[in-house]
Amino acid sequence: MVTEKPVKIMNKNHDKTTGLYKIAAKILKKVKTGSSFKTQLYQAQYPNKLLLNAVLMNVFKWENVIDVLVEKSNILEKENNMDRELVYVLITEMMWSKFGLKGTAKNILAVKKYKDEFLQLMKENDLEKLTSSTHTKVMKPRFFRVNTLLTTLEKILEKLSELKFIKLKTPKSYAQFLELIKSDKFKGRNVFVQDIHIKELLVFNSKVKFYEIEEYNNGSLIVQDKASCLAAYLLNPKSNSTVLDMCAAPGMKTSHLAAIMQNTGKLYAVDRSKERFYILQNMLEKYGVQNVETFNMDALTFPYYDDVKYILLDPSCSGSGIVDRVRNDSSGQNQNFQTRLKKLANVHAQLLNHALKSYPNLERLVYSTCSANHEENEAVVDEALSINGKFKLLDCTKMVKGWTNKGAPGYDCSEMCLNAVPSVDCTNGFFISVFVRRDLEDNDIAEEEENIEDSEDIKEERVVEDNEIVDKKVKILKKPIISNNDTNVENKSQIKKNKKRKRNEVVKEEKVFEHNEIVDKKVKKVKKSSITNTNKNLENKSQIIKNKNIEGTPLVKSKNAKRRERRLKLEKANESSGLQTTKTKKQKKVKVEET
Ligand SMILES: C[S@@+](CC[C@H](N)C(=O)[O-])C[C@H]1O[C@@H](n2cnc3c(N)ncnc32)[C@H](O)[C@@H]1O
Repeated sequence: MVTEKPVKIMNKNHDKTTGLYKIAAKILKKVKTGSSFKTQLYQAQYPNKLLLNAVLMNVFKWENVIDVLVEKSNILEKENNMDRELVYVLITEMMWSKFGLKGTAKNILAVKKYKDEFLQLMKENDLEKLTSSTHTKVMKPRFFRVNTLLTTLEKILEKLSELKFIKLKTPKSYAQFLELIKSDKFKGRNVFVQDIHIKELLVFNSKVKFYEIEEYNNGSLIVQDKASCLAAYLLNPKSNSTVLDMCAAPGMKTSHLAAIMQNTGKLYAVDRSKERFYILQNMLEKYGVQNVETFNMDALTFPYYDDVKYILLDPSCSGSGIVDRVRNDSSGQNQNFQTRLKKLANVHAQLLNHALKSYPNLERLVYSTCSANHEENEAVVDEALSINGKFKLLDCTKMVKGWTNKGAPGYDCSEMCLNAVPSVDCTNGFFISVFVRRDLEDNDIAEEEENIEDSEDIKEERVVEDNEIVDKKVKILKKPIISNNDTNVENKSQIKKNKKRKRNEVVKEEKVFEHNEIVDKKVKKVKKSSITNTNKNLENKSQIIKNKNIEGTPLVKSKNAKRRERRLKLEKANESSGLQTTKTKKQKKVKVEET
């Protein structure tokens, strides 16, 4: 009895470990043939995603070295054509993992025989220099967002002080801020600084982890890269508004939006992936999001249009901006990657055009990706602008004071977009553009831009005064960003709003009536069928929308001249087709008004 027990445990562990290696190898194979790493990781039938991620990251790091080891040792042929990807995982674990290569399976024992030979080859050929250094060179701190739906910044600051963390002064300018987080001062594990742009974001050394503290485990502190936070920050929805997050899972930005809206208004969170949708639901519950309705469906078929004022579009992308993801296939040389990039860009264009065309009351949209590829970013934005004349871009970098990295040159939108560059901004690579409706009175938009900028000025003052005054200042900061409480601004825009409201009152009442009658029925159906989408009416409607969009979403070629030529053509085409559609809509509105 006594001797049987450990054997059982060993077998269990052994199965678990080889399972991990096999699954990692499977993912590796799929990624090599063009699949998205993130999707594969989420979908993998392995519960410990962190461990799986760590194993794979290590393989990516050492891949170039393993190429040489495999070739020179001829291990694949010698070991009866063992699976290449599995060998890569096993070699990585044996040579460079903290825990070593575990297990007694045949494949594992076979690889273990080569350890000395590999060490020798490494030494003789100085192979270490071949390791993928992209992510090791980039200094990326760890950002924790204070989840203001569950706690307050003050409480977290208190907790950090109890834990003996030292809060450094937030410098006055972004350049100085970057200098600080790249400096030796920031290497200590017990220091942190409040972000210069997003007040509820705290910046720590990359080694800081809060796995044991309650605030991390109960969702009060969320690990979220600054670049990712900038998307919701720039969308900046007002309290009590209606917001649609078209590609919401796992819900990082949705929960940030809810926090900005202080759980007021309505937040629609849509995601078409079943697996990620469950994660989204759990996450939003954990993070205390209460103003959300979630929909497991394709955003192109989402049926509620009338009240949506803000849209966040953060679609699945190549992920080439993510610092820890070092893939050769994202270097742009790989044929599969190029094909995938084209497909992704097409889908992005389709979603973006759908959003800009289909929501009659849409005022502001943020389009973001964690990609560093222009095809998925600037090209998509240029194209969308050229065929959606009602919208223009806001200058993102103006709203994030001191930010220098704009869109890649050579595109019409370049100057207005924001790029986060890992080596400069100490974040993941990220792209953001902000669309606003042209027919919103210009002053309204300027006021909104000012609001974000104003908050920076206040923040600078606060920084000078430092810690004790943080509480008061934080409240002052919160107001203009979230609820436009500055009375002058409010009075001005209130007058405009009232005027506008009067103009629209009749239309809106009718619309609401129509909405209640028709949409309420839809609500039930969508809820029932949110996973399977069986409602035929909805399907037909969305199919029509889809078809419309597929037709209307060509992709941009990089040459400006070609783009302009095409845009002219499109404008002409729109004059005869697109404009008619708008007119029809306007005519419809007039009719409603008349009745
Ligand atoms: C980059 S992730 C979104 C990350 C999310 N915004 C966050 O901050 O946590 C992209 C998501 O878009 C979803 N997606 C892609 N195409 C979609 C579509 N047509 N409709 C709805 N969701 C879609 C994917 O399932 C994936 O979960």
